[in-house]
Amino acid sequence: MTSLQLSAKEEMLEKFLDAAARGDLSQVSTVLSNVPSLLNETGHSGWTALMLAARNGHHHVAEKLLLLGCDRFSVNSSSQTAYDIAKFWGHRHIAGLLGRAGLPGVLPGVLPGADLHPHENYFSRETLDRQSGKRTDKVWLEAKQSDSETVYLLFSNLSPMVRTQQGGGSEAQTDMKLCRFRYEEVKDLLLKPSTVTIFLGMEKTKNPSSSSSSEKTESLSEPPVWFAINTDEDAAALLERCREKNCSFPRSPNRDLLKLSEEEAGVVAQARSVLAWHSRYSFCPTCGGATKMEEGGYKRSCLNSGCRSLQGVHNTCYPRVDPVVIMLVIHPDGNQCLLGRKKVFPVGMFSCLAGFVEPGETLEEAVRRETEEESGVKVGPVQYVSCQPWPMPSNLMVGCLAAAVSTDIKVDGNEIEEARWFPRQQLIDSLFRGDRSVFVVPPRQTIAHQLVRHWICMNSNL
Ligand SMILES: NC(=O)C1=CN([C@@H]2O[C@H](COP(=O)(O)OP(=O)(O)OC[C@H]3O[C@@H](n4cnc5c(N)ncnc54)[C@H](O)[C@@H]3O)[C@@H](O)[C@H]2O)C=CC1
Ligand SMILES: [Mg+2]
Ligand SMILES: [Mg+2]
Ligand SMILES: [Mg+2]
Ligand SMILES: [Zn+2]
Repeated sequence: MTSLQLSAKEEMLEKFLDAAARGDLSQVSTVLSNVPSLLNETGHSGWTALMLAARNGHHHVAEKLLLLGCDRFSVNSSSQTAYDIAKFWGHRHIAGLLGRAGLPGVLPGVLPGADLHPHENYFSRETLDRQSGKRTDKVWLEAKQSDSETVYLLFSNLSPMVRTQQGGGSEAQTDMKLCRFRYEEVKDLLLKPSTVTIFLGMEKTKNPSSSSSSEKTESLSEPPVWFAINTDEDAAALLERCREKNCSFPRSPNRDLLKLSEEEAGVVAQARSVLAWHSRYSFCPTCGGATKMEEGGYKRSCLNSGCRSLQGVHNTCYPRVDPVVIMLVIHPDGNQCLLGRKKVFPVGMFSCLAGFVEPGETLEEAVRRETEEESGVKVGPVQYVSCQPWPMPSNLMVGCLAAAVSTDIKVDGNEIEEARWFPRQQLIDSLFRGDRSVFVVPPRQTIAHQLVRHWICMNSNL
């Protein structure tokens, strides 16, 4: 290319970028139809046309550029995407456009997991109204157990019965749904002493009651309630009870339960943790005596009348939850974060560091201690982001951002085999562009993934 041709192209590029910055859609379209290669080019400022349209709030230009397949993930010299820029300058309609789960026929969304609400994590959706006040109402609970509208979920070895279906897309995508049973189909199981039955709650009403219905019909038309039962019956025989095909009890909860919808995952988080508690606490932790289940499955009481656990309130009688801190540690330069590898991780996977909170410790202290134990990096300020119930068996993952005050890495070599500082750009490539060449982050259903995504989407450089 001669210098004359080069400068002609440069001139064309600056004209194109200027049109995008001014919101001149017709000029943007004309230039691109003549020179399509300009679509993702950057000018003197290092900004693309999409970034300039995002900066100046030109929704129609951004939309056109996206329809033409422009790269929405490219970043300027401050590692900002067009999405970051739109968000910073308050152009929410453009940020929404760039964050959406994909325009027809265009790229996937910049924000995977857009089916989650902001700050909501997988396993955390409260699909049912827990109605905890009803747990002590034995008469009501018994009546609901035999109600024909009641929904039962069946668990074997703490795994729910599910139906799997191949999804429609070209890439075989598995769609997993909980199998739902009626009273008549499980009433023999309910009578067995080894069966554990938990009251989960009542379906939430979509339209709050219409004023015309009388009190009587309102109580008659109460939404269905749900129970979960865990049984030690033979799993193959249990599967035969189901009217549907392709049913199973998934073997690997860590992996398989992530295929449920957000709604069903929330119910499973509740059911599995409570059932797991019963399976581990069959005897009284205080005296070793036999216990009985009460309050719809939310309490176990010792049958030994002399037991100390019957005097006052004892946490051993109630389902346990173990808090775990999980942290994305940010480098003092603000542009890298610390991820580590456990030996058991699949090849190439790096994730946030995490650890159980110890007795007498604050969340902040647990973040500092676990980070230093596992990586040798010292942490200063800690900020809470969001949390996630993790029913394997009953953790509450408390997600935090943590500011590092040192940078040398020295892994413990026991729990963590490798830890590294990853630049923001590498995370963008891995998360949003599907680039698996350097490393992979855990799937979107994990809070580890959501913390990384949260940090990427923050305007850390503005
Ligand atoms: N949803 C997500 O994104 C993630 C979830 N997790 C979950 O968090 C849990 C804790 O993370 P780790 O790094 O393993 O913790 P960790 O760094 O504290 O080490 C685990 C070890 O701590 C000990 N420990 C102390 N208290 C314990 C308790 N209450 N229960 C069991 N073990 C206890 C055990 O020896 C265990 O092997 C994991 O087991 C995993 O299920 C971990 C990372 C990501
Ligand atoms: Mg750990
Ligand atoms: Mg640890
Ligand atoms: Mg620990
Ligand atoms: Zn006892």
